Amino acid sequence: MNAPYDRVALIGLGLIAGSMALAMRRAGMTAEIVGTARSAETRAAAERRSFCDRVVVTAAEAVANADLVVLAVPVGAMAAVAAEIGPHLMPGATVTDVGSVKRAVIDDVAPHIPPGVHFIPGHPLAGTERSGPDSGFAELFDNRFCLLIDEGADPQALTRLADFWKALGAQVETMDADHHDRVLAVTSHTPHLIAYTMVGVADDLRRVTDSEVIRYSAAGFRDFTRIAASDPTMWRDVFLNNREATLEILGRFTEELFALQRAIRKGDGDHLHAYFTRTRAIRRGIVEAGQDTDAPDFGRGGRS
Ligand SMILES: NC(=O)c1ccc[n+]([C@@H]2O[C@H](COP(=O)([O-])OP(=O)(O)OC[C@H]3O[C@@H](n4cnc5c(N)ncnc54)[C@H](O)[C@@H]3O)[C@@H](O)[C@H]2O)c1
Ligand SMILES: O=C(O)C(=O)C[C@]1(C(=O)O)C=C[C@@H](O)C=C1
Repeated sequence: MNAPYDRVALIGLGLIAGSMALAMRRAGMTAEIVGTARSAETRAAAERRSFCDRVVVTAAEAVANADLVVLAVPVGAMAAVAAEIGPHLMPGATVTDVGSVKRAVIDDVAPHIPPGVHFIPGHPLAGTERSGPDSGFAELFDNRFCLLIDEGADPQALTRLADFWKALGAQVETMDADHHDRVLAVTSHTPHLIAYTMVGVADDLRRVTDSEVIRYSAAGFRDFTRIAASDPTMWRDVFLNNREATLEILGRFTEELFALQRAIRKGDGDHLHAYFTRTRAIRRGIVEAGQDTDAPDFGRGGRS
């Protein structure tokens, strides 16, 4: 296939950047991939996996003559990276990012993007609890959404970036940054906080139950432990940068939790049954719409 870009600079060489490079290779893109990471250790690991054509020491060096620049660092590090690369960006280039929060990243990055360079923020809705250059894999984005922020975007640059993500396996949708942050607060950020909390509670109980919580953990709790193993820096930055939307959803969550707590205390089985029936319908709707590729037969007349 034709490479939509000639030189792609990856700033940060962790799970997402590594997976992007591997997916670019799988798609047969001929673009030169130049990568950089903050630590010598990460750069050495990326060299070992050889998913970049070149690994360089500074971000300024990496973006030279790149027509696509991908910021794949934690959300809290975006401002400093943007300030470093701003003066070195090629006119006509596109800068994008993969951060899990969008409004704060725009506020931090946009002031450093010179006129004549396109800035189109993005967010692939795909990941795992693992991080670092050894965790990437080419299939990560297959059939996953990649959300691009279209506020003020140049239509041609937007189409070009969308084509790039489609070649990596993703389904592309556009939306504005505030909407993105509200949706992700519900679907990703608050659920992560709940998982972190549940595992923290279990760890406290472990001292009382002599490790039985871990030993006899059932599937639901194991899923929580996977999520709660996610990178602490990444998730600290998510919550500090999507504060308002996350706090709003947490408020609603707490109200619902109190209502369920009351129903349990009062023995109100009708309330519990009606609630769980409603949530089961939501799950089935997701599966029937083909949006959970991990559960091929769930809800389609198979398990319930
Ligand atoms: N992990 C996920 O599930 C996931 C999914 C979608 C989007 N994201 C977003 O993608 C971005 C990267 O996440 P990841 O999972 O690839 O992380 P990662 O920890 O695997 O990789 C991050 C990279 O950034 C570098 N880095 C860290 N701090 C830095 C700093 N202060 N300055 C410069 N470089 C720094 C690290 O060396 C590493 O190379 C984050 O913004 C995250 O919110 C993550
Ligand atoms: O599967 C996981 O490990 C994830 O949590 C991935 C996940 C998500 O919440 O879905 C996490 C953060 C991202 O910004 C995008 C994807």
